[in-house]
Amino acid sequence: MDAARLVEQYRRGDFLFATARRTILARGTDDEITGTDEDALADRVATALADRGGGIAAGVLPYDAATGTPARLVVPRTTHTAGPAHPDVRRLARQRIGAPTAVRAVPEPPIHADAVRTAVTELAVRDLRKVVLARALDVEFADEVPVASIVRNLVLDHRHGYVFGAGLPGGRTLLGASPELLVSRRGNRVVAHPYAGSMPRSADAVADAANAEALLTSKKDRLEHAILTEAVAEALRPFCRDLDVPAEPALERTPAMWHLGTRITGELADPATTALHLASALHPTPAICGTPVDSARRLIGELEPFDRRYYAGATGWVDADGDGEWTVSIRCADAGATSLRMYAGGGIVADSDPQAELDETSAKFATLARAMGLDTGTLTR
Ligand SMILES: C=C(O[C@@H]1C=C(C(=O)O)C=C[C@H]1O)C(=O)O
Repeated sequence: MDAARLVEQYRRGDFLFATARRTILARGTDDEITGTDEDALADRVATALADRGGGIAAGVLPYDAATGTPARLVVPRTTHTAGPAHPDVRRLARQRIGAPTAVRAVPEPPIHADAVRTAVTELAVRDLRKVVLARALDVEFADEVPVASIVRNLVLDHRHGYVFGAGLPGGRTLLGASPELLVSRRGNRVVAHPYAGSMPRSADAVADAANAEALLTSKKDRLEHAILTEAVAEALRPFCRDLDVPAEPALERTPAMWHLGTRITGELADPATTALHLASALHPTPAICGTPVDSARRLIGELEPFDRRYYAGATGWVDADGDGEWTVSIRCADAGATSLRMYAGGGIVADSDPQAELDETSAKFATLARAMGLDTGTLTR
């Protein structure tokens, strides 16, 4: 089956993972492995796949398992893999999404700006280098959330990056288009591609180029990025020999955002370390949490008026050889029967500006909003 057919066949409850390298559609449940101890879970998954002598396990890690939100991996009944969705997928029609009946910001935008202001103060008080604060938009529909249609539009919009639809406990779905590779493992080759530092894209080419240039030369964004790269390299080092960490970040683009990214590569030291072991060792990176992790997590818990659940977790798959790919679960929404919650966050460092941070989250919402045919402009400011 070609990639476009897989995307077309995706429906709520399946696992779809569409990247520049491959498209995976997994359906049904032969085995479900859940738990709040992610390292133990990685061992259980490796054992389950070894016992079967093949196959994959696919699913999600939460932002913080300690809050009781479990990691959930499924050994599917059927798995189909094809090449990249683009350009095949261009033959599929874009789906029309009915207008929502209500959209509500959580918290209200000025409250988020206040939280950023507080975070900047608390960074100094608590000796934190960086913390990532998020906000949410609750979207309600008259009928069932058209999960498969939104996912299809996300695939159409994203030739690069990681588009996913993954089943969550309770029949919910995590869907999104993340630009960021938490980690991949293929044989003994390990890759992580952390992103931090953001500017919105612009429809005006001159303004767009100016934003990119401003990002590349922004001291604040460079610092945010350096904190992240350092932490990811440090977390990978015990598992790798020959870790290559480029000294300078590169400019990366999505349809909605400019980012700074650093592609870190290494050679795996122990073949028993699976992609899922690596993901659980790396998570949560300062791309979505902060440094140091424990106090960043505490501050996030104090300032955000919701539980992140699967936002800012990881989504991906691992196979019986230990190979796999895990993306950071951002630019995503957690969908129930007739409503969904979308999330967007940004890294705060000592000289972050509350209004700029608010604008950054608004720009990040555009990824999902576009796929939903939604104009969030007036709601997000
Ligand atoms: C936290 C999010 O994005 C992350 C934060 C970034 C930043 O602060 O510059 C950039 C990319 C992502 O790693 C999000 O989109 O919700």
